Amino acid sequence: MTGSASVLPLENAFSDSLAMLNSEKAVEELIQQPILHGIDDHLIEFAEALRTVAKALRQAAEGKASAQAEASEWKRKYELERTHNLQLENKAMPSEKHLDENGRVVHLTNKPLLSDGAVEKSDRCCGEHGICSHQVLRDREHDHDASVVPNKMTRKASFKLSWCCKGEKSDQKKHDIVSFEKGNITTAERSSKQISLKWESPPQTVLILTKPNSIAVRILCSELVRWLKEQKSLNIVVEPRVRTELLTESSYYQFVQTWENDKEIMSLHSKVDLVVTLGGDGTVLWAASMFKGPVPPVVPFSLDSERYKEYLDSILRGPISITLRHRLQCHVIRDSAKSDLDSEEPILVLNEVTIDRGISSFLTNLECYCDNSFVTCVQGDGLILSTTSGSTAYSLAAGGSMVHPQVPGILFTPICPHSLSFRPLILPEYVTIRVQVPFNSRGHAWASFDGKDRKKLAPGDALVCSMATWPVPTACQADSTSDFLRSIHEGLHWNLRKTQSFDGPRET
Ligand SMILES: NC(=O)c1ccc[n+]([C@@H]2O[C@H](COP(=O)([O-])OP(=O)(O)OC[C@H]3O[C@@H](n4cnc5c(N)ncnc54)[C@H](O)[C@@H]3O)[C@@H](O)[C@H]2O)c1
Ligand SMILES: Nc1ncnc2c1ncn2[C@@H]1O[C@H](COP(=O)(O)OP(=O)(O)OP(=O)(O)O)[C@@H](O)[C@H]1O
Repeated sequence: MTGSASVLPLENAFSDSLAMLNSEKAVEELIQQPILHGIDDHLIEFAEALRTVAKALRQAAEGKASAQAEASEWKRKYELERTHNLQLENKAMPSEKHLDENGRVVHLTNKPLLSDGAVEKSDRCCGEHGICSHQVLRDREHDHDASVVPNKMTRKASFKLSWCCKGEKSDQKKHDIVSFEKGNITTAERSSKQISLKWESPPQTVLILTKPNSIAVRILCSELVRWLKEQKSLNIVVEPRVRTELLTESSYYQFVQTWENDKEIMSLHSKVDLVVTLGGDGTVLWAASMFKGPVPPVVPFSLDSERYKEYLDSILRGPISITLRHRLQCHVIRDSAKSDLDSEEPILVLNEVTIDRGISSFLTNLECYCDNSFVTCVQGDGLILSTTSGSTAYSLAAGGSMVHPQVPGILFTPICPHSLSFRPLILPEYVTIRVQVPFNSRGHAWASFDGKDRKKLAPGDALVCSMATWPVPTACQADSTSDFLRSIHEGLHWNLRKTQSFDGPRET
């Protein structure tokens, strides 16, 4: 166990210092020898050095001896105090037995200790939360003889666990995460697991979002719309641009719905059961950006999906394994704002928010705070605050770790920092990060959101970022983990290396 320093017998320390004294004396005598006088300057110098060393060793030994004497005095006082306490305890409970029939720990609450038989209740613990505990721990050396009054008894400090976030107490989810049993903290449930979605009623409306300016996507889109309508009798919603494209192709697509204004986009989440994206990662980012609140399950289709009918069929039947991709909520707070509540419309990002030097030729000067604690000042090209889902995008290029998307956290990755020791960080998901452009900054900074919507941050402005309430649920092809590994193997060629040849030197 840490903290239990071993104490040497005092005699040892004294004999150590005695030996040191003797060696110092021996050096002294050596220098005084007439034969050595004036013979060799180097020898004298060497002897002087030896004397210094011997002196230092003696002082160390003396220090050690006095520390040990002090420690042993404290130990004696502690033993005295402990014996005294045990005597008092034994007097208070002359024949109380605190072992159960198996000789295990007995909870105070199981043992009526008050004279009227009421259960003892500490004023520090209400006993109503299910995560409070008081315990009496017993040494097992007395197990064989239950009649012996225990002489080693420690009262385990009681405590209570509760959730605190940004200084506020919230008991909302404590039962999900922490269980408290016999004073030991255990994890009851981990926050993220593989999630399975099972339809309780069949999906009826599908929103299809497509990458623009791609003939292959256009062809796939019209095929898919026809199949979903004819084979699955689904309502189809597309972007206005896509509806125009479909109608240019044929008036058959009249049944396809779209929206006319932003207000209708805002209510899409309540009408759409499933979002299908035709394109790459950018199209998924685009889909996510359309939902400022809850997001329906997203099925990302890359164009090489040949068996899309089979796959979509299984999605529509369910159950689907989904990955909850966390998003970050970003607020720009201008210097003129009266408080942090006085911010511009929040912006949700699925990959990252980047604060960089933009067109400025100066280093960024960004003061970063995490829950009001100063983190660091970013002097370089900028900073990326990324989700774990976005960890394989820009943050990766800037040297950040690749993190499984189900891991809740915020990546703090500098871009070309002008410092030799600025390593990327991963912060817990519950923190709020503030990036402040100080008044003495030479230039402006620029914030961009999933690579889009650049906003200028002037000296005095800040960007405040925390985990958003609404994640983006994406359908897995297999499950979260195998999809993640497949994407880093196939998409990024992670750790691809020629296999070492069989022949060559071997260990003997
Ligand atoms: N140096 C860089 O690597 C760099 C620079 C700028 C932007 N980006 C990334 O581009 C994203 C915007 O994407 P876009 O498609 O609109 O722009 P884009 O068309 O320029 O594509 C950027 C590339 O990033 C890839 N990408 C995007 N999100 C990814 C993710 N989560 N995991 C792995 N790869 C991902 C895309 O597949 C694409 O190859 C930004 O969010 C940012 O992460 C990267
Ligand atoms: N529906 C859309 N409307 C407007 N822009 C879109 C839409 N879908 C995608 N984009 C934009 O098109 C660009 C390219 O999209 P995407 O990443 O899907 O294609 P890609 O680059 O060919 O694929 P990959 O990511 O596999 O390389 C992105 O910048 C994205 O924001």
